Amino acid sequence: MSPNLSVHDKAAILSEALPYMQQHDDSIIVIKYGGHAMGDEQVARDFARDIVLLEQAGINPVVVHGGGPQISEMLQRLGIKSEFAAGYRITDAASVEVVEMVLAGSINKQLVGFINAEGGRAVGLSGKDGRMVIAKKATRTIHDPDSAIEKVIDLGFVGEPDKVDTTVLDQIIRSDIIPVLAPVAASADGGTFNVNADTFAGAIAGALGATRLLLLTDVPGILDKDKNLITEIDVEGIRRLIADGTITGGMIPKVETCIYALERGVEAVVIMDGKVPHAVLLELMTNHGAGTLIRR
Ligand SMILES: Nc1ncnc2c1ncn2[C@@H]1O[C@H](COP(=O)(O)OP(=O)(O)O)[C@@H](O)[C@H]1O
Ligand SMILES: CC(=O)N[C@@H](CCC(=O)OP(=O)(O)O)C(=O)O
Repeated sequence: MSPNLSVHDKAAILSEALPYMQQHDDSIIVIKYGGHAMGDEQVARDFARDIVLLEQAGINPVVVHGGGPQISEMLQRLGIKSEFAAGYRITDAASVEVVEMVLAGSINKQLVGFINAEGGRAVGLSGKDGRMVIAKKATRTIHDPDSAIEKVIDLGFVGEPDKVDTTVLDQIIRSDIIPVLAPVAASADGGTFNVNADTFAGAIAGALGATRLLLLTDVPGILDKDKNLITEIDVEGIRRLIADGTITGGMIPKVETCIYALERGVEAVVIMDGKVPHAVLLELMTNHGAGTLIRR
C-alpha cells in the first residue's frame, strides 16, 4: 500500500469497502486468470493475495487458470508444432500430454503455492478430479474467405464440457477452502481433453450458480475497431462484433463463454486486464468498474 497514505486514509479506504463486502457476501465468484496475465510474478502474487482477501471477507472465490503461452513455450522446447484455429489449440496426442503436464502440474501448483503463501488454503484440481468435468470432442467451423464457405475443423483432443458435477467443489467451498482449477477434463472413457480455460470457467460458473464471472486477460477488455475500450455490451452487440471481424482469436472463446454463462444465470461477466495490480479488488471492492461489463 502507498506509504504516503495516512492511517486515517487507510481506515477510510477499508470502511468504503463495507458495502461491496455486503453485496458479495457468501456469493460465489468465478475468476479466470489467463496465461498472459500470469507473466509477472509480483502481479500473480498480488492476485493470490486478493483471492485470499475475498475468502476472508466471506466471498467464495473459485479460481480457474489458463496457461496458453506457457503450453506453447513447453511445446516449442519439446519441438512439437502447435497451431490455433478460431482461438482453440489444435491438440494432437503428443500435445495433450504436455497440456495436462503444464496446466494441472506446474501452473496449478504455482498458483496454489502463491495463495497458500498469503495464508489462504487452496486446493488444486483439474476437471478430472471427482468427475468434475466430463467433456466431449469439440468441433468448430471457420469461415474460409477464399472459397466463402464454412469449413469444419478437427481440433483433435479439444473438448467442451458436457457434464459438470459440482459435488467436490460444493464441499470445498463450504469448508472455506479455495479451489484452483486447471482446465483439463476427462472424456467419458477416462481419457484427457484440453479445454479452453475461458470455456471451462463459464461451465463451472454456470453449474455453481455463480453471481459473477471475471475473465482476467492481457487487454483492458473488448476493444472496438479503433482499439477503444467498450465499457458495456450485451449479447447482441457481441454477435455483431464477431460477425464484422472486430472480435478475433483468443477473444472468441472469451465472448462465447460470456454468452454461455449469462444464459445459465450468471448475473454479469467482466472481461478485464489482469496485469493491472489488484485488478480483482478494483472490480469487486470499489466503484472503479474496470474492463467490459456484459450483462444479460
Ligand atoms: N476485439 C478485441 N478486443 C480485445 N482483444 C481482442 C479482440 N479481438 C481479438 N483480441 C485478442 O484476444 C486476446 C486475448 O485472448 P487470449 O490471448 O486467449 O488471452 P488469455 O490468455 O488471457 O485467455 C488479446 O490479447 C487480443 O490479442
Ligand atoms: C483448447 C485450448 O485452446 N486450450 C488452451 C488451454 C489453456 C488456456 O485456455 O489458457 P489461456 O487462458 O491462457 O489462453 C490451450 O491449449 O492453450
